[in-house]
Amino acid sequence: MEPARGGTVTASLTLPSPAKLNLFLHIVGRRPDGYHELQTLFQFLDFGDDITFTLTPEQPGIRLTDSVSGVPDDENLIVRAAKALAASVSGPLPGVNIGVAKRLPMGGGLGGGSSNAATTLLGLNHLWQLNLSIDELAELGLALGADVPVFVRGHAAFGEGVGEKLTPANPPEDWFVILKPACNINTGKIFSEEGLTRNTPRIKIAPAFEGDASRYRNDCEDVVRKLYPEVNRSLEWLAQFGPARLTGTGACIFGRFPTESAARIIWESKPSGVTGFVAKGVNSSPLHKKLTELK
Ligand SMILES: C[C@](O)(CO)[C@H](O)COP(=O)(O)OP(=O)(O)OC[C@H]1O[C@@H](n2ccc(N)nc2=O)[C@H](O)[C@@H]1O
Ligand SMILES: Nc1ncnc2c1ncn2[C@@H]1O[C@H](COP(=O)(O)OP(=O)(O)OP(=O)(O)O)[C@@H](O)[C@H]1O
Repeated sequence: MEPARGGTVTASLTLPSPAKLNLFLHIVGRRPDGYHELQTLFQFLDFGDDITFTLTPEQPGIRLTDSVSGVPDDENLIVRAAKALAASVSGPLPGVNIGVAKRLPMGGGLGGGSSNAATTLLGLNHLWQLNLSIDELAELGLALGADVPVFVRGHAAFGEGVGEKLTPANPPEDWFVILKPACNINTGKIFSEEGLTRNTPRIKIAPAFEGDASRYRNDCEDVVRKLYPEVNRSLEWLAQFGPARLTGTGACIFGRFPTESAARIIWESKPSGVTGFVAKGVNSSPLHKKLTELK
């Protein structure tokens, strides 16, 4: 039997699992399998969950030490990503305990579950010393969710297809106020709404779109505003201070500010009952920064 891998790297590792924003989200068509074709601009936030991986060479298997409320462990994207990675290689692997400090709201349009999957793929590729390429990890990730590849690749990007065809982009790294209205939105429900705009003309992806916030639009916004008055109210409130948009299919919304202090002034005055946070938009993922420091 081959010796188990993973003997020579640090046995415990905590890695960031950042949020993403869809700075714009256009729905340009529908594939024969019913999935919607998008054009979107992804940027990361310097804010998210933390995931800790601890190798347990004496105890094989993949164990989640912090369950995520409402998500059975077997369905958790962290566990699914770890299993998919293990299944893609041959030979025995050391066991691993995985803990998650969850800060990102679920079903918020911030891609928390997809980001957790990507952090797990990259984190265990490192700890298990598998040396899979980023392309291989992105392909494994796509089978887990359309938003996983951008988190695996780690650079802000224009996304096409269902979000997996990525062209690196460099939108301005501004500050954002993110508000989470008090409702949860199911992505599948929004994509199945009859009134959803599905025929936005394709734009030619070009750097001119990166910084031009006046062109940013989210095609899910009208439907979500109608179905969720909480989102409508929060968008109206935030729009008083500048352009405010939905990310993904919601429920989170964001407003862009040039400085942290400008964002914090608005954050301090937010209506009661609305949660959220202030964060900086970043074009390099905090996950990749941390992994580079380890090399
Ligand atoms: C809205 C975005 O966050 C934009 O970045 C993503 O496209 C969401 O992608 P995702 O997390 O992979 O979406 P899921 O939660 O797996 O999708 C749930 C359901 O939404 C529908 N869906 C999702 C993505 C897409 N491009 N077209 C769709 O029609 C499908 O019916 C799918 O079964
Ligand atoms: N580790 C995880 N963290 C969060 N959600 C998870 C996780 N694993 C599975 N899920 C499931 O995935 C669903 C979507 O979670 P996620 O946080 O990615 O939503 P989202 O922010 O709306 O993402 P998107 O922008 O991709 O639509 C959750 O409602 C939950 O049922």
